[in-house]
Amino acid sequence: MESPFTYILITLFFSSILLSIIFYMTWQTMGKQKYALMFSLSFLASTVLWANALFKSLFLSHNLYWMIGCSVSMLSVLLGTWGHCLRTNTPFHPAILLVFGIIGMALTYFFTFISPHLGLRMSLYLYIDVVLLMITSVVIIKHRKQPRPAEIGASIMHFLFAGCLFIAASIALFQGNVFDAELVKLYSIVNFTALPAAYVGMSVFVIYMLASDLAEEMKLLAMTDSLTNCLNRRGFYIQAKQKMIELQNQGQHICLIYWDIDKFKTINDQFGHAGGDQVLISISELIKQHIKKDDLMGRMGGEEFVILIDRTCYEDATHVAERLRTMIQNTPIHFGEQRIRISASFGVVELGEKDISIEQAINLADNALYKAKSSGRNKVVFS
Ligand SMILES: Nc1nc2c(ncn2[C@@H]2O[C@H](COP(=O)(O)OP(=O)(O)OP(=O)(O)O)[C@@H](O)[C@H]2O)c(=O)[nH]1
Repeated sequence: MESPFTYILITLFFSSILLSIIFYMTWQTMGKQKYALMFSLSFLASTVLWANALFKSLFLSHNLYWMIGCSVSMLSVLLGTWGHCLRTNTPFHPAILLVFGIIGMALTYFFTFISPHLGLRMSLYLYIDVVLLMITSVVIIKHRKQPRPAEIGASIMHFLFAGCLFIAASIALFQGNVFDAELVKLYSIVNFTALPAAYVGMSVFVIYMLASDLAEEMKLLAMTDSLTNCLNRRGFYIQAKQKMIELQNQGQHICLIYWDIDKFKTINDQFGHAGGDQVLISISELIKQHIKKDDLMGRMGGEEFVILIDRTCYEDATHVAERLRTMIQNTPIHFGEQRIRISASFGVVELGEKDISIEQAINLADNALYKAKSSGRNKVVFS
């Protein structure tokens, strides 16, 4: 009858293989994101770690088995940390991670071969793993102002995993240089009960986190206009509704600018559809640079756009629209060797009252735009 620890190791071995395959497939299918490959390699290193522990009786030297175990343990954590830094664009240079690995290996080598010390050799590399897991936990939670539930879970699980390793390392260290059967038993209990649970929990949360990244990306795609990268009609309505509720509850002024490129049909006729597309791309890019980051801009269809500007009364919004109108008029669009001169008309509406809906506001702004068009175009009209 094998020890129960052997069965736990076998389970961990197969779980790690599966996780490595899952992350490899994620890397293949989710645009070859480097971090997914790092996670796959990290779990591959874990697989070697568990296999090493399973087959330790085959090693001629216990020290060799120990050095391999420590190396792959640190490699696995290093790759995981690196993956999380890549996912969150944290500017953490891989060389710094490498230094952690080299220090861990050097210390373990020193206390295994040069000046043998049981407690230090068993614990120091684990403390380095703890530091790396703590860094990962912070990197995940600090990534966004408002972390998603999957990120909160993954961060907590990394923290718990680090906590379990810290306890295991400290028990090992308390032995000093003399083998202590009682402490080693305690060390094994932590290693084979709390640690595997935290390890599996952490892995599942990382998968959940990548799935929620994908869901978020899909949501964003469904709300984005593929030509201009502005919000599309649906996206604009969703975000504008949220913003209006927020700002109206704070008693803030909000204005809506509805604008439309003049005689766009003629541009298409003169420069072809590709020329028309270039105008739409360049002009929306230009406008985005001339409004605040918090302002919402959406393409309502064709050559019609809408901008929701907050904390602004109608006078300011009319000034903004006038500024944009002049800028459009004075900025020719580059289309190959050609320069396309355009103008646009604007309708502005202030949404002061609480009970006005975004649909009603757009209708009012559209009416103002219609007046701007019918009175000669290249104008700003306030509703
Ligand atoms: N290139 C291009 N053209 C588009 C796109 N969507 C709509 N259009 C064209 O935009 C033109 C809009 O024409 P109209 O609605 O008559 O408006 P207009 O010519 O700008 O005239 P006014 O608005 O009255 O100044 C149509 O010819 C559409 O085919 C697009 O994504 N790309």
